[in-house]
Amino acid sequence: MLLFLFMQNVYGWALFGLIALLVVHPRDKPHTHLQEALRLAETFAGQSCAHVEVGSARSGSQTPGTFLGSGTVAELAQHCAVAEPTRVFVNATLSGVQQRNLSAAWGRPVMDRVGLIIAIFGQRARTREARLQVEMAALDYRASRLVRTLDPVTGKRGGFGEGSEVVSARERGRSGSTSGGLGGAGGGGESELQLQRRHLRDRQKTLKTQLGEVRRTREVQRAARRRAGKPQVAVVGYTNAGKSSLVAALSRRPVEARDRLFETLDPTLRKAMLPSGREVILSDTVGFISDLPHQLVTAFKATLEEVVEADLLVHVVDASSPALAQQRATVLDVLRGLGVSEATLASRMVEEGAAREHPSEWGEPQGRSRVEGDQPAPPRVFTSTVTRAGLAELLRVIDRKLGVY
Ligand SMILES: Nc1nc2c(ncn2[C@@H]2O[C@H](COP(=O)(O)OP(=O)(O)OP(=O)(O)O)[C@@H](O)[C@H]2O)c(=O)[nH]1
Ligand SMILES: [Mg+2]
Repeated sequence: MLLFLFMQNVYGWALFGLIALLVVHPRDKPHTHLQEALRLAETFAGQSCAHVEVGSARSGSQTPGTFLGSGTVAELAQHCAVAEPTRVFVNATLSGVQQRNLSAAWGRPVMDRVGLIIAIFGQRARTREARLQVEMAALDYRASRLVRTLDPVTGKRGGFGEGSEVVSARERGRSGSTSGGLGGAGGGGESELQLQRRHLRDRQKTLKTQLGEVRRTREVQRAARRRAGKPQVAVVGYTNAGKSSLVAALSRRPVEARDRLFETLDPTLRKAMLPSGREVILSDTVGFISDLPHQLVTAFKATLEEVVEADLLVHVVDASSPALAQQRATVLDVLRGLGVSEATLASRMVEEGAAREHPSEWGEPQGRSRVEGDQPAPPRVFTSTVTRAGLAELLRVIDRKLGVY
């Protein structure tokens, strides 16, 4: 039996026709990952989602074509037939072929983790900059899996719909050699494919130009702020850690903060006054998440440059989160991936616990060992945006840090 437990809710929700997304969670991931998968799913679906935990994806039963073992795939097909979710979200990174095969087996679109995160970003994007960046990431994702499809029922060539737009490298090689390109034997689908690819490439090119302009504009604005002698402090952290709440509390101006993942996509700049009388620019920005799709990191270059170019980083950590250590390490890894040096992480960062009034849960510094050499760990301040505890101290620490270099 490869399928385990937790079919709770599935039938109940189905009765009311409320299931949008069934979450399939490989059991080898720690429990906190399941909670995060559910939050991602609910963020996307806008309602609570049923979930199923399945046998370890690393177990011997796993097959490369479907990611999950054949018994699990068959059982989930039965569950899908009863519960009728609109879509299935597999909390893992699937190859295009796996996504297509699972989608055919379950008779509905299948999303993987990367696809779901990009889709959530798509729902959230409001400004032109965010929309351009999300579209770029989505195109990148699609381009990597855009191929001829066969309708699983009729066997005819289908379109390029979600979760089914894939062909294996083997199929690609075969069709390439038999069709000999456009119009050759069996080449009709290939020419359609090539057309799709060209459309994608053209759109990517246009987007790249437009995003280049966005980046240049941001660069010019940053330079102007720098000339005005205003240090830039970037507030970074895991998604939903409390970044926007902190920026709002420090600047005493409202910033949209909600208990939702990826609420903020665009950098929001706010002024704050330090105890020394110096004014700083705080930038609130997109949150990070483990397995942050590289397509998003690349596409959000313009936005993330606000972080890389900042004079000081304030790392907001949700001190009440059970996954605190993993979230903290993820943020540091993403920052490293963006090109932030170890020296910067050690000397130009302040860690801030959005304490949710449970400061004791933060525990000992987790990241010290990851910092190379004898770099000191960043100063750490506990705050609460609810009681405003620690905010004055945080401003003092920022002041001190900015005065040091
Ligand atoms: N109790 C308490 N709740 C907080 C604190 N800081 C933030 N929150 C809550 O945490 C939730 C997320 O806050 P946000 O400020 O939107 O978090 P964020 O990091 O900007 O989230 P994204 O933009 O989605 O990445 C909200 O419901 C806040 O009210 C705090 O210090 N104490
Ligand atoms: Mg936010």
